[in-house]
Amino acid sequence: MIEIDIKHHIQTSEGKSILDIKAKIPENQLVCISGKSGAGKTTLLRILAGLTKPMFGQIKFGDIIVFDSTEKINLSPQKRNIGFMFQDYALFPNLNVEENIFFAQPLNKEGEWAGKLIKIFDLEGLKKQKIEKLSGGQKQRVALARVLVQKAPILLLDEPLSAIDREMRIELQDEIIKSHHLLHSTTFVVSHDEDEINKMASCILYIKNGKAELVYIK
Ligand SMILES: Nc1ncnc2c1ncn2[C@@H]1O[C@H](COP(=O)(O)OP(=O)(O)OP(=O)(O)O)[C@@H](O)[C@H]1O
Repeated sequence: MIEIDIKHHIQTSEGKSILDIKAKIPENQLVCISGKSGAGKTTLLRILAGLTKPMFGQIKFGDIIVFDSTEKINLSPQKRNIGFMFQDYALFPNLNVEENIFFAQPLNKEGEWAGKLIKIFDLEGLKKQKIEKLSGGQKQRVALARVLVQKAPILLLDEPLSAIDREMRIELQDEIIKSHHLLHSTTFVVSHDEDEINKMASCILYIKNGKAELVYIK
């Protein structure tokens, strides 16, 4: 179970506002986070990742308290056992595609899963290419492969397919669903695409006026 109970100030187009999120999400869900632009979707993912510190509250991943404002607990992203992908991708510009993906692979693991992801994401012909020479969609595919290779129990994906063309997007939606089931992860995906949400989500976390509502759809 992931338990979120936080409050955080955000600056919206209408002025200052409070993100007041309470949600209990059972394990192995594929949660799509939905809400209009500026609602706080990315902010919530960054809070879960440990990249943004909320003003108050508590977050638990299973039995582990990753954030507690009263107890002054705030685990670093590295200690949260998560995989995340934000819209800046944070790829290593000096490494090539293959090195970026292999670098993220847990130590002592065979390269099989990484090799499989390189195939699935149609990156074989680009393996030796430097990141700076890739298109936006290619970078996004590398970033997504690099998250999945980590086999983390919690995945945080901020619009992971937004730069990818429709045909490949549909294929990669299937791949996200497959690896979600294979890895038994709890996966959070921010998406604006209603078809994508309906296809992928087992539940939807709607963010509206600073509050969250969890709706199960499967
Ligand atoms: N570092 C920050 N400090 C203060 N306010 C911020 C910060 N980052 C974003 N905000 C504000 O918080 C609000 C929520 O932003 P956020 O990026 O989480 O929205 P979003 O739902 O992901 O939007 P979009 O769908 O457009 O990506 C916005 O009004 C934004 O201006």
